[in-house]
Formats: sequence, structure tokens, C-alpha cells
Amino acid sequence: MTQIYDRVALIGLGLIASSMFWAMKRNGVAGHVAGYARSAETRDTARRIGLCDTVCDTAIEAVKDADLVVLAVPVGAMGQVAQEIGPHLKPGATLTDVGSVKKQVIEDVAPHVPDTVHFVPAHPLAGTEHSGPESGFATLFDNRWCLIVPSEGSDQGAVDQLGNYWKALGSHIDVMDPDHHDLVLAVTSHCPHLIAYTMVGVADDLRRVTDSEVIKYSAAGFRDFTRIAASDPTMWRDVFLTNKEATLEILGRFTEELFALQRAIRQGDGELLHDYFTRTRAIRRGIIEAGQDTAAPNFGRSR
Ligand SMILES: NC(=O)c1ccc[n+]([C@@H]2O[C@H](COP(=O)([O-])OP(=O)(O)OC[C@H]3O[C@@H](n4cnc5c(N)ncnc54)[C@H](O)[C@@H]3O)[C@@H](O)[C@H]2O)c1
Ligand SMILES: O=C(O)C(=O)C[C@]1(C(=O)O)C=C[C@@H](O)C=C1
Repeated sequence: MTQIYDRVALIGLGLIASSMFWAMKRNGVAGHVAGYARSAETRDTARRIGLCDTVCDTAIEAVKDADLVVLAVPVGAMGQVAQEIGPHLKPGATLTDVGSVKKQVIEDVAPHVPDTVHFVPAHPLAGTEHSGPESGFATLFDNRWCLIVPSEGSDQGAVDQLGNYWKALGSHIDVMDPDHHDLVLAVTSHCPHLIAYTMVGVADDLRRVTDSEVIKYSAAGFRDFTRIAASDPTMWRDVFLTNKEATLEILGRFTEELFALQRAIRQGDGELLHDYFTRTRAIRRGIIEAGQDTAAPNFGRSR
């Protein structure tokens, strides 16, 4: 048992919040967990499956007396939720979020945080293509990274406590500044998702021509794209709208590389293609050799 906070409140009861709940229960990380979701249907589901010790009908009720409040809603909704709960947060409490984008979330949330509350943004680098209260599982964060992104003037004690909380949920932690976070995630997560969405869209257009051959004969690589492209539309719409600058920067570079490869194919430049693929293979092998392939699928899921 590693209790880090006495009372925790989860706002938004989807994949990430429900996984946090089951992970907290597995390791005794919190004494009591209250939850709130906007839709009555989600709250009913949460009550039926035992997600949260108490499911509240308002966000204000959920955050009352909480030592840690976690915003686990789409990034575009963070500011509005913070505005609603801000005046009701307990003095001395920590407010955090799990949003996939940090700079815009900090800009949207910080103005609503009272001086007596510690705001410590964070981002667990773990997820699946599933969403909603029934999609969570206790092992989601095991052996994955959680990036802590302290805002200006964050209290060190509060930052350390949140770090210990994520460690108790099974993660490794690192600290990063918001701009760097958004650029790194544009490369490693946001643009790859956009590319997967695009590739599946192209295949769907093609399907009309080839009459379902694309799906019927889809190979493993393409199937992985379809898994990623099944991710929640609201979440990903918000990610691109709020991490505009970094994703456009990386997409610009991606397009230049793609054109270079396209030209090599047209000109029959096998040497360029071979050199390029040799370089990318070395990158993958380097990751494996360094023992940093922590993104392996989570086996043995359990609530
Ligand atoms: N899914 C992932 O892979 C992943 C990984 C890391 C971080 N995140 C981030 O975590 C957050 C939650 O993602 P998720 O995958 O759990 O999403 P989800 O769709 O599974 O759950 C989101 C929940 O928020 C609720 N919600 C939406 N708008 C709301 C509002 N205005 N007020 C109250 N509740 C509202 C929804 O009803 C739902 O219960 C997002 O900010 C996302 O960027 C997601
Ligand atoms: O594994 C997946 O399905 C994910 O998309 C998880 C993933 C990622 O891109 O790695 C998605 C969004 C996040 O903010 C963090 C993790």
C-alpha cells in the first residue's frame, strides 16, 4: 500500500481517468476517489461498474475536499472545466491534468487556479484507441513515461508529490517544459496519428475503386494504422487545434522528406532509398538496444 493522497477527484471518466482509478485501487494510492462526468449516461455506467468510490452529479461536488483534482477531459474543454471548479478547490490542493498538449492547456487553465492551489500539469504517455468509462485498465501506466510539466512558480513539494503519485501508478517520470513537450509530442504522437488518419482515409477512397480489396488483403502495417485511426475523434480534433504550431512545423518537415522519397522512386534512385531505410532501421535497433521500447502493448490487462 502506497497512499499518496487522501482524497482524489477525477473530472471526466474516460480511458485515462478510469485507468487511473483502477491503478489507484490496485496499489492503494488514494484513500477515497470521487468522479464526475458530464453525461448522465457516463455517470450511470461508472456507478454500474464500480468506477470511483463516489460518482457525483456535479464537478463542484466532486472536487470538494479533494487533495488532488485531475482534469481528464479533452484538451479543448480543460479551460471551461477549470473555470467551473476553480472557486471550489480546497486551499493547499493540487490541480493537475492529463492532456496530450501542454502549452495551450496551461494558458487556458492557469487563470482559473486560485493562489492557494498548486497547479502541476502532467501527461501520461500511455493510451489505446479506445475511449469511455469501460475502456480503462489498471496496468495501462505500468512501465510507461509520465511527463510532469510544472507551470511557472509551481511548488516543489506539490511537484514531488505528483511525481510520487505517478510512480505509484506504475510509471517512470520526467520533467519537461511546455514548449519542448509540445514539440516532442508533435513528432512522437500527434503527427503519426495524423498520418495514420490520412492513410486510412486514402485506403477508404481506394476501396471504392477496388471493391473492398484494401481491407480484405490489409497487411499488418496497415492494420496498425487502422488501430491508430480508430482513436477518439473529439480528443484528436482538440489535440491538433491546440498544438497547431508544433504539428504544422513537423508536418512541413515530413512533407519535404516525403517529396524527396517520392522523387527518388520516380527517378529510380535505389541508393537514396536504401540509405534512407538503413538509417531508419538503425534508429529502431538503437531504441531496442537501449532497452527503451516501453511502448510494447500492455498484456495481461486487468481492472
Ligand atoms: N487516449 C489516449 O491515448 C490519451 C493518452 C494520454 C492522455 N490523453 C488525454 O487525456 C484526456 C482524456 O482522454 P481519454 O482518452 O480519457 O478520453 P475519453 O474520451 O475516453 O474520456 C473523456 C471524458 O471526458 C468527458 N468530457 C468531455 N467534455 C467534458 C466536459 N466539458 N466536462 C466534463 N466532462 C467532459 C467525456 O464525456 C468522457 O467521459 C485528454 O485530454 C487526452 O488528450 C489521452
Ligand atoms: O497507444 C496508443 O494508442 C496511443 O495513441 C497513445 C498515445 C501515443 O500517441 O503514444 C496517444 C496520445 C497520448 O497523449 C499519449 C499516448
